[in-house]
Amino acid sequence: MNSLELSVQDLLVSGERGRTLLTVEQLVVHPGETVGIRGPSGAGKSTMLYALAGLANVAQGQVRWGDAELSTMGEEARARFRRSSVGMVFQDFLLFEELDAVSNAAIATGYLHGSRHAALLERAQSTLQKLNVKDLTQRTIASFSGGERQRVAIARALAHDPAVILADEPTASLDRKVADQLIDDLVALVRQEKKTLIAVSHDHHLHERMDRIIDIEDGRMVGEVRND
Ligand SMILES: Nc1ncnc2c1ncn2[C@@H]1O[C@H](COP(=O)(O)OP(=O)(O)OP(=O)(O)O)[C@@H](O)[C@H]1O
Repeated sequence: MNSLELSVQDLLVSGERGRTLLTVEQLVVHPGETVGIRGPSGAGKSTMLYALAGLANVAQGQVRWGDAELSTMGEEARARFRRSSVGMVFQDFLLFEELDAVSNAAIATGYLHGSRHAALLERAQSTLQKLNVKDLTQRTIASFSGGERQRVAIARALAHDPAVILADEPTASLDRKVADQLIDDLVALVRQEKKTLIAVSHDHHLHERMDRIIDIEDGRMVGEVRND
């Protein structure tokens, strides 16, 4: 599935006790675009990713992916949408130390329908290979480096062939060389597979490689720039 346009309109995300965490007047992201999100710490960048994933409390406005209007869908429908269309790469990886790379990347076999298991396993393996992860099954990821773990986390996000990848600080805590290689590989992979990538980051090397960069400040999307 590769054709989900994102349309956000008059969005207001609120947190506990009704505090406004984020407002976005309007944002359209075309299928296959790569978008960086930047801004100071605490500005609302992760909140934006959660809202796009249907994981935030949308108090007002719309978040629409193709025909799926997340703000009017119930929790179960949003979870189904994520399972079919969204791959998430979180800041702290959320991998299982005691499992090997393939088992981590194919972890969705634990909750997806059995008819999807073979394809998922195959994609998990081939994506790990494309991302140059060695030792797919020979050892648990407990002994993997930060860069290798992030690659496994990316392969996991891609394993169910989602149209959209949402990544939170994918290069955080990696040294420059490893981070640059990861950016190259991630961008090559999403472009090759025509996925939409939306990545929160403080890393200007990452932003330089995106089609567009969105600026969030003080709980508000304040503008965007396009890379040529
Ligand atoms: N559910 C919530 N209820 C109340 N406040 C929240 C909630 N979730 C996040 N916040 C607050 O909203 C603000 C924005 O948080 P967010 O994690 O989106 O920032 P960020 O821009 O991603 O920051 P960083 O770059 O430091 O990760 C922070 O002040 C955070 O403490």
